[in-house]
Amino acid sequence: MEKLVIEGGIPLKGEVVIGGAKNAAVAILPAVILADKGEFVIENLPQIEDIKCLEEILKSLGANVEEVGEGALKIDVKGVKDFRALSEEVKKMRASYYLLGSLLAKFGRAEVAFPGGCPIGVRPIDQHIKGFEAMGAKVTIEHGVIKAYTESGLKGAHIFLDVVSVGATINIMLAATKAEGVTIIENAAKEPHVVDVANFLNSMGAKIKGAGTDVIKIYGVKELEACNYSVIPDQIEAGTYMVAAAATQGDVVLKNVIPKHLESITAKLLEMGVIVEEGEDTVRVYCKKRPKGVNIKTLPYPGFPTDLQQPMSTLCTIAEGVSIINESIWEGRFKHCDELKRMGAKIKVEGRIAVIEGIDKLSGAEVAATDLRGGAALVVAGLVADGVTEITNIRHIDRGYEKIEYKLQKLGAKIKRVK
Ligand SMILES: CC(=O)N[C@H]1[C@@H](OP(=O)(O)OP(=O)(O)OC[C@H]2O[C@@H](n3ccc(=O)[nH]c3=O)[C@H](O)[C@@H]2O)O[C@H](CO)[C@@H](O)[C@@H]1O
Ligand SMILES: C=C(OP(=O)(O)O)C(=O)O
Repeated sequence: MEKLVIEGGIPLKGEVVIGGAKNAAVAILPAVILADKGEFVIENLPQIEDIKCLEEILKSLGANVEEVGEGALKIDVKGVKDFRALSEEVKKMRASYYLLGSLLAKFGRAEVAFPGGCPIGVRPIDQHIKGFEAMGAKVTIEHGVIKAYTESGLKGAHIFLDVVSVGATINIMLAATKAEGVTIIENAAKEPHVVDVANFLNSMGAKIKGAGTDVIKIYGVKELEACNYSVIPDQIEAGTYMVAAAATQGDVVLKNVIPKHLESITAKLLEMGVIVEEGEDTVRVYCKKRPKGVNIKTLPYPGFPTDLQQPMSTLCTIAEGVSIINESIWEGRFKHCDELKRMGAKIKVEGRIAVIEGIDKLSGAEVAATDLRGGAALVVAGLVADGVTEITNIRHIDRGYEKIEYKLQKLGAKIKRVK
């Protein structure tokens, strides 16, 4: 089993290039199945385990997938004949649920094993199912497999989501691209990755309007074709490096970012006394003194993203004063706090609230990543702690951060991966 070993206490300095957005890419790869002709070239894919998993899944369904450069894939889906995705890879990741929308739209039926993903709370898919059913599909769950079936094809429908769900919004969008008539999603998620997936589908010939607002209209089309596309930069990877720069009182320039997508993070860091300078596609973060504690409530976009709550909580552990974090999306997203406490952090968690009393210094310890962003929170903790931190269970981190140790080494950190 691999682990990350970090000698802390070094301010991060230099430039880091941010990769493609995990949560856009993991929807775009299942979406390729929808193409009726042509060959895709998709660039700026993050080099992470979730993408490797999806490559394997696409191949097992019959697609031809070829690496054509760093983070670039050429994909031909004319060999995809199977509507069943039941492999182990499907169960390893969350976003495999997007195969439901794609396969259902393509074949009128889909059988997909229950997805995995981060253990951050109950992760229902009732809103996805509600959407498919409204479009005329019959959905059952049997022996850990979600089965969706339609006899006479999907029909456009008016769907009001009960909760703002990224997954349900994208999955319904995928299913609706080729449905007969118009589908309207109300109370849709507005995250940058939702917009990116809509842009990708439109590049294939879909007619999707309103992505980025809370009403999305999808006008069904008969045919879709492959396209060339470049995935947007990862808002959450960028936010993690911003937090790491602030925590280590460093000076880091992030390249290949969309500053607009980072606004809620930038605002919180500014509130803490960190300096953030936006360029056109860069952000510089530096900090010369101890940041101040803040209150954070996670919310759907454009609110503060839940996926950055955990790295941000590490910054709060060493900030001046008390911080209160309200995690409104996932009820189980404070598991990493027990690990931070092993490093001396003063955190009290009650339900969805964490009260963090800032201390001068964390101290290095042996800790285990509980989930993807919880793992990133521990990496940030290791970078600032006194002494050595060893992080195990790093498969979680590898699901969503590309070359994390190389990127941090380039910024001056003493971090290595050991067996
Ligand atoms: C692969 C991917 O993109 N993962 C992201 C996606 O997860 P995911 O798509 O699973 O998250 P959702 O946006 O669907 O979930 C948001 C909230 O809605 C609830 N809910 C969701 C679906 C449903 O059918 N019923 C229901 O009640 C969930 O319990 C949660 O409280 O968005 C989350 C919220 O930004 C992020 O933390 C994840 O990183
Ligand atoms: C929770 C996350 O991922 P997933 O939904 O893929 O588990 C995340 O990216 O923070």
